[in-house]
Amino acid sequence: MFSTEEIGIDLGTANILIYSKSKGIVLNEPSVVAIDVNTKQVVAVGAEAKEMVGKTPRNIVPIRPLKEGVIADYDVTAQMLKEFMKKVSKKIGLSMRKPTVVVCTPSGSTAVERRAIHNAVSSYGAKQVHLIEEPIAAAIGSDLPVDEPVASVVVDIGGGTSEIGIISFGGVVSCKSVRVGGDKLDSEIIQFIRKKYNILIGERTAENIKMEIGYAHPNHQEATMEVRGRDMVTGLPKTITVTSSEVHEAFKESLDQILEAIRATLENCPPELSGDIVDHGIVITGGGAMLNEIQEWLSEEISVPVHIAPNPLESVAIGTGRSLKMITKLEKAAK
Ligand SMILES: Nc1ncnc2c1ncn2[C@@H]1O[C@H](COP(=O)(O)OP(=O)(O)OP(=O)(O)O)[C@@H](O)[C@H]1O
Repeated sequence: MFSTEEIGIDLGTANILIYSKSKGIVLNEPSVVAIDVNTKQVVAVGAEAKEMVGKTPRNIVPIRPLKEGVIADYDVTAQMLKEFMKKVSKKIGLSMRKPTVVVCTPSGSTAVERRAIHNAVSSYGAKQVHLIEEPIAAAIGSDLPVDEPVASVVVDIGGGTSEIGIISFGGVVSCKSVRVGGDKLDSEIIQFIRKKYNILIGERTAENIKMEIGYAHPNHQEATMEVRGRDMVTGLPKTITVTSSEVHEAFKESLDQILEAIRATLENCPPELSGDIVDHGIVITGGGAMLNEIQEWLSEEISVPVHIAPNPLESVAIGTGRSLKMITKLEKAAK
């Protein structure tokens, strides 16, 4: 039933992953495109384009066409998808013309945004395009029993959005999407360092700081990191030492927003399903699940067991690909 021309796409704000059931993950690249503004030509996509962020001549502009989990620039997204499909087509050695594609969309996306995603994928020449909600894809990819009458709770903390979904019997019982994710944490770090030290740092530096000394738990073992940026007074490069408590202070409010969304979703859970949540807990996935001590912090805050998905960065793509065999049932449940 499943041919290799059926693929799943996790069209993420930070990363795009393409999954084929027979080959697994066949593409995993940052959602970045470098465009020559004079010729409007795509110069590079993915990892190559990300390398260019903050370092290119003025006519080459790196663009992230997806912001906060939705398509901000339709044309560039379509071009980026075409380039990635071309890469995949070469890599897995078969024609990707007319594939059946399942794309996952954030649960908070509007009908217009969904249509834009649908059109961008169709414009490549897909035979059929199905859209599936991100919490369901994340739950399938995290090995949760989505089509059983048991509540599964999945929290997907991505680059642009965090999605919390309670899933039972193949459908979303309750969900919430907040436009706060890893990117917001990065920008909070940039702002904090600019305010406190008068130093300007770039997005990639902020992301490295978050990964290395960003802790979700306020009471963690203190760590420090040397950070280089530009002194806003002298205009010269400068090195400072940043502590993990400072980083926590910088993004604490954003983490609290994610926590509030989780609490609100759990409060909306039908009472019959609450027992399942107490027994099985919740699963966190998405890149944000890899933030230091997020498991410890969340389990203390919500008093239910918290588990990290086996492959947080890949679970949505894997779930999207695996959903192909149950797509009709899922689409019925979504109606
Ligand atoms: N070790 C880590 N610690 C903290 N954050 C991390 C780590 N690794 C990746 N991230 C963050 O995870 C985010 C990307 O996650 P992911 O690939 O799941 O997002 P996405 O699916 O592209 O976004 P969205 O779901 O919003 O469309 C980035 O903000 C990245 O900085």
